[in-house]
Amino acid sequence: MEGGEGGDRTPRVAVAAFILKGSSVLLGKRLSEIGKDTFALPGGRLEFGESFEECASREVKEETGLDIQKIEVMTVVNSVQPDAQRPSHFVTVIVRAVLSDPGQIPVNVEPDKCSGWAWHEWDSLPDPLFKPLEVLVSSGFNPFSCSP
Ligand SMILES: Nc1nc2c([nH]c(=O)n2[C@H]2C[C@H](O)[C@@H](COP(=O)(O)OP(=O)(O)OP(=O)(O)O)O2)c(=O)[nH]1
Ligand SMILES: [Mg+2]
Repeated sequence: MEGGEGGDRTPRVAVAAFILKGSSVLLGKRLSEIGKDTFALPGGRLEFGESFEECASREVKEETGLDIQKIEVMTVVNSVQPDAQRPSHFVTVIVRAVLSDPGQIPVNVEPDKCSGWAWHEWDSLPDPLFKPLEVLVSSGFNPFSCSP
C-alpha cells in the first residue's frame, strides 16, 4: 500500500475547498473508507512542491471538472482519527474560491470516490457532514463572512 490512505501513522497535508456560488457551497457524499457516506468538500492531498492554491485548483478539477479562481486560504484544521481501522491524521488547509465561469456544472469525475456533487445552501447543509467539516462548521466558521 502506498500509505496515502493513512495506513502508516505519518501526518499528511491536504487541501479542501469551499466553492462559493450565491449562498451555496459544493458538497459530495464520500464513498472512500475515510468518512464513508458523509458530505464533504472537494479536496485531497498536497503533492510535492505544490502551493495550497495549486493543490485546490488541481483537486477540484480532478474531482468535479470545475475551474476555480480567487482561491484564498482561510484556515487550517487538524483532523486526527487515531482509532479508525486505518488510523489517519491530516492537517487540512481550508480554502475558498469561486467558479471561473459561473455557468459551469460539476461532473462526478471519480464515481468510485464520490456519489455525486451538488450545491447546498449554507443555511441548510446536508447531514451527516464529514467529521472534520462538521467540527469546522460547528465552531462557527463561515466561508462567506470571514476574512482570510
Ligand atoms: N475532501 C475533503 N477532505 C477533507 C475535508 N476536511 C478535511 O479535514 N479533509 C481531510 C481529510 C481527508 O481524508 C483528507 C484528504 O482528502 P481526501 O480523503 O478527499 O483525499 P483524496 O483521496 O482526494 O486524495 P488524493 O489521493 O486525490 O490526493 O483531507 C473535506 O471537507 N473534504
Ligand atoms: Mg478527495
